[in-house]
Amino acid sequence: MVLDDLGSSLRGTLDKLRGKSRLSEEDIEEIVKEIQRSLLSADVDVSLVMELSDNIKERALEEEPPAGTPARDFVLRIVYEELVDLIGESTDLPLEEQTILLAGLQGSGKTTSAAKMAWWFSTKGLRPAVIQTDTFRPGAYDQAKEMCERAEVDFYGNPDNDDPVEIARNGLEETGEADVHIVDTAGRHALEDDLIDEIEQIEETVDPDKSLLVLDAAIGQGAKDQAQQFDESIGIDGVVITKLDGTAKGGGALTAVDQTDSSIAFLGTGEEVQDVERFEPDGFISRLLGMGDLGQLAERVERAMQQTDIEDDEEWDPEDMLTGQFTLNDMQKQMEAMNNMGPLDQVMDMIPGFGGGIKDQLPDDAMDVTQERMRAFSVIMDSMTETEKEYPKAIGADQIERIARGSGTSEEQVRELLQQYKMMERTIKQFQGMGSDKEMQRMMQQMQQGGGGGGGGGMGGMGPFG
Ligand SMILES: Nc1nc2c(ncn2[C@@H]2O[C@H](COP(=O)(O)OP(=O)(O)OP(=O)(O)O)[C@@H](O)[C@H]2O)c(=O)[nH]1
Repeated sequence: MVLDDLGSSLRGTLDKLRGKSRLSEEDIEEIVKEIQRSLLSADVDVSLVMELSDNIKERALEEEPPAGTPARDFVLRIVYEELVDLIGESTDLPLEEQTILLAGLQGSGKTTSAAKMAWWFSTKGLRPAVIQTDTFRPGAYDQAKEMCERAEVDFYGNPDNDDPVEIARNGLEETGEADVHIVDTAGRHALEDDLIDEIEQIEETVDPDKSLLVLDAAIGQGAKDQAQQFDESIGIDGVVITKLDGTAKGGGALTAVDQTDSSIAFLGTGEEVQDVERFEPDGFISRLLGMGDLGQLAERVERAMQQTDIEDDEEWDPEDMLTGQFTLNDMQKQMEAMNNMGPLDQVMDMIPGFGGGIKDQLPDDAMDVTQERMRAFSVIMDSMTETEKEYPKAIGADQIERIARGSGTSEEQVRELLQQYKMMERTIKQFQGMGSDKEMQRMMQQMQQGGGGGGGGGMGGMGPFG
């Protein structure tokens, strides 16, 4: 993930400050060096890195920490605010009628992002349409059409026409009923003149409200030139960073945002249409620093609930799980829901306190919710009595033998299920305790009081801790 290294190395450095009430100049030097090292190795432009680290240093040295604030919290707040300031606000995209033009080099993820964004707008109650003008890459038409079908959004393209400008014009007319028009364009290996000519003509024809540059998170220093040229020809309002699920460093994309004086609009985190997030700087930086992102988490949970249909299950209330007893029935529902939420690694990063700390301490398979395991578990559970499912702790050796026989599985598999239950129960307990995590609460309060500093005033999306 973008700047992942910054998150973990910074957390390590900050942890060394635990228990300290004052920062020495050496402490600050060390933190600033760590930040510089991480950002530079993530391909962030040198001048940007210097600017950021100078600001952090200056503030940490000059500002007086509020009375009683531990040094770690104080410096964390400064780093948080400066990072939010560097990355800036999210690209303004009101939920209303609009035309969005996507630009970018070949393979950056434009077609995929067009369908993902359309899906995202559809979840907000709008009617989006994707217009595919890529006549350059064979297969672009089919790919876009198929993805739009999966996203259940309107689509226009014409494989028999090789004039992208005409396709764009016809597309706008043909999809007149849609509110949000997303125009996908062709890419090239490099910024050739014909690509620039073509996109300028399309831009003139569709007159977009927003032009977004799609960048692969793996792009390094080349991002700067690319961003500049696209900006000069069509004007870039925002950036979509794709493939953040990979090992990409992402720093180049941040440099492009700075170069075009724009902002980040969306993040792509996988190959499926649902693998998209609207960029929210507060949550993004919080996640980066291991402080969780409750806004994104809530959205994913809501989506997963809809897919799992647990809202319709009158017998099961997820709230119970967070407040009271955690049963095997809860575990089964929980596994289904989690499976729908997306990769657990990403989900855990959004939970305050899980990101850097607890998650790393969990055994690798603590939350392994693959379909296969789920199927095996539900077969085993079918052979249990209701009482056993409600009080799994009372299941002894005799019952294990009976359940294994009844379900046609082995005793070892039944034990594995009970083991999994125990691990999940422990995790849920930690989650239950989170609302009263004193340190977390205090830190959040301080961040909110802190305000100022160009950070957009604290943790907007972290409601429960306010
Ligand atoms: N893992 C991952 N893969 C992605 C993501 N976004 C796009 N891809 C993949 O990247 C490849 C290129 O994506 P496209 O959407 O075809 O790129 P494009 O910019 O439209 O390419 P051209 O039409 O050739 O200009 C495809 O294999 C996508 O599945 C992402 O967020 N994560």
